[in-house]
Amino acid sequence: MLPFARVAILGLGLIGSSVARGVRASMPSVALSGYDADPQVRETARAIDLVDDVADTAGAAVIDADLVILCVPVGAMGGLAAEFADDLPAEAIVSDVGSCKASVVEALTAALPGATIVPAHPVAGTENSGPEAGFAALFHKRWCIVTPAPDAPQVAVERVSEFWRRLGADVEIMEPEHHDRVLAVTSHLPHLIAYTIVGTASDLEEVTSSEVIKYSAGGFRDFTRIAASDPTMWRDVFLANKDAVLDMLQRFSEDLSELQRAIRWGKGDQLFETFTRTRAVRRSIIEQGQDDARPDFGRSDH
Ligand SMILES: NC(=O)C1=CN([C@@H]2O[C@H](COP(=O)(O)OP(=O)(O)OC[C@H]3O[C@@H](n4cnc5c(N)ncnc54)[C@H](O)[C@@H]3O)[C@@H](O)[C@H]2O)C=CC1
Ligand SMILES: O=C(O)C(=O)Cc1ccc(O)cc1
Repeated sequence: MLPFARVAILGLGLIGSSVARGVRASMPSVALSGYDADPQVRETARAIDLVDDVADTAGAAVIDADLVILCVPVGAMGGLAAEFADDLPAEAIVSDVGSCKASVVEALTAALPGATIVPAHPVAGTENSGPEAGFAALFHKRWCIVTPAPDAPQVAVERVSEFWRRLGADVEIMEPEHHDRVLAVTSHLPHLIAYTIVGTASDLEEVTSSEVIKYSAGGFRDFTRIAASDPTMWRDVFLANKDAVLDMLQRFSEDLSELQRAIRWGKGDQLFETFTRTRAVRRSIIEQGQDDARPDFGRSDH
């Protein structure tokens, strides 16, 4: 049996539109409604027939949904929830896809007292944004971390988990705070580093920007892809996951200083040892089949 019959997607960008396409592909009998604050996004969603009904308000989109998924920047979650609170059916489950969880659980719980809230984070995405950037296979073989509020009924957690499994994801349950520490080091800090290094390279006065583009080797190119990610989304992630990010950044700075000293004092063995250890991390990611670079990664119906 399908976990839900009527799904409302609020925020029709990369992730919202990927969820919509995934539902159409794997659960075609589900009725889909959608809403986005941006009228142009709503217009595009209608033009490409993304969902069955694009509503002009959040309340109208959720009015008869049994699952409501918020797919907006994490800083916008609480305000959006307050917009539709009066129209939310009593039996509906509310979820989201935000990249950090503790602040989102708090914001949704405050805006929707008494509602069943089961937040989730599909650990899958790209540097692109908007309703035309999404694709159904985005979540295939990727993790989706479900972080239920302490009082969420087990049956609701299981229905949300089954929804993500049907979109192709592998589901893991985690405490929101633990999620935020793990993702601070595996996702948030890497984005901060990418934003920094691309900024540093483009500010160098003795290197012209055309040289940076012309001679960018693979490593720098990978950073520019990540540094092209949506500024609103990432501003919100860093503000919302401040404590965990600052803690990981502190550890990173210490480790970077150690490498800096090793270079200064010609400690080749130390550099070699560190690089050997990190190479092993890459190999175990590939062995676990979690590598974006595998040939079929999400492009089949892009
Ligand atoms: N981009 C990525 O790779 C991933 C993003 N996420 C999370 O998914 C969420 C959405 O991100 P994307 O889809 O990438 O962003 P996006 O920028 O492609 O789409 C966000 C959409 O939300 C709309 N929006 C913003 N504020 C709103 C509001 N108050 N009410 C209604 N609509 C509103 C925007 O108009 C936009 O169309 C974020 O919380 C992000 O942290 C999770 C996994 C991966
Ligand atoms: O494009 C990339 O490399 C990503 O890392 C995508 C991504 C961005 C944010 C998330 O919360 C999860 C995945």
